[in-house]
Amino acid sequence: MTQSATNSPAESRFGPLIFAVPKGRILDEALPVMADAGLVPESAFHDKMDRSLSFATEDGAARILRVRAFDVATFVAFGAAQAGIVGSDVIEEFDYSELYAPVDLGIGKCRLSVAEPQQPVEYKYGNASHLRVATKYPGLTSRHFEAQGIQAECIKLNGAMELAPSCGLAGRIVDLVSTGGTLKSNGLVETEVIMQVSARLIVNRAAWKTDPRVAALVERFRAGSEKTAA
Ligand SMILES: Nc1ncnc2c1ncn2[C@@H]1O[C@H](COP(=O)(O)OP(=O)(O)OP(=O)(O)O)[C@@H](O)[C@H]1O
Ligand SMILES: O=P(O)(O)OC[C@H]1O[C@H](OP(=O)(O)OP(=O)(O)O)[C@H](O)[C@@H]1O
Repeated sequence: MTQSATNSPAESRFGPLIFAVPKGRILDEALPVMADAGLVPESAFHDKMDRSLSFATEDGAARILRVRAFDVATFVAFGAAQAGIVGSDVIEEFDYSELYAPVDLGIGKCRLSVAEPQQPVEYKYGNASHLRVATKYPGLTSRHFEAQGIQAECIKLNGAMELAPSCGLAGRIVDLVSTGGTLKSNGLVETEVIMQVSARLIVNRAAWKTDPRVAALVERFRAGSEKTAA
């Protein structure tokens, strides 16, 4: 692995800057944005046979952690990483007070929506004021329905939510939608949009205040996103 030849004063004081990225679908879009901000992972990061989860950057100035999308927010909120990239869906689901999302990166665009079967199905549960909803986002889902005076019983799934209605697990789902192809292929229709989603740079609040490298990183990401938007 690449090692830093000399430590900067901030690195000696704080240790290496730790940046967390999701291993899933945002990653391909995130890598060029990170490169613009000076974060280029060492070549082992791209080696599918390599089972490491932590990688040096090419210049040795930072480490990049590759974790599950939801865990990026947790690592950063608890200060295990100073910064990272994650979808606004995940940020809103957790609502961690220690997490700031200062830059919208304009990637990973989709929406979080409610969907139900195209053909009405008879369910043995649920009525107008009590719904059962399958979702990876119980926090956002409960809050959404609560705002409408509806009590939603959330069944937490980690994927393949679209199967829930046809299997009788739940009458509706709350999931991410982009092209709408997955809903259509599974006989579902989108009925409400809860929020528009895009990936954000996130930083730990305390690290942003105390570690000058974090503020500098935010400025580099901000400059990159303004360049892309122009
Ligand atoms: N269809 C989509 N189009 C665009 N962006 C999406 C889409 N689906 C998900 N995303 C964004 O990508 C993020 C990660 O999505 P996904 O659930 O596929 O990740 P993952 O890293 O495979 O997660 P996990 O490992 O927890 O299953 C989401 O939080 C969302 O912000
Ligand atoms: O509207 P579409 O363009 O069809 O995209 C929507 C699908 O994308 C996401 O799943 P993903 O492919 O990331 O797989 P997952 O179920 O493992 O999260 C999401 O959970 C939907 O299933």
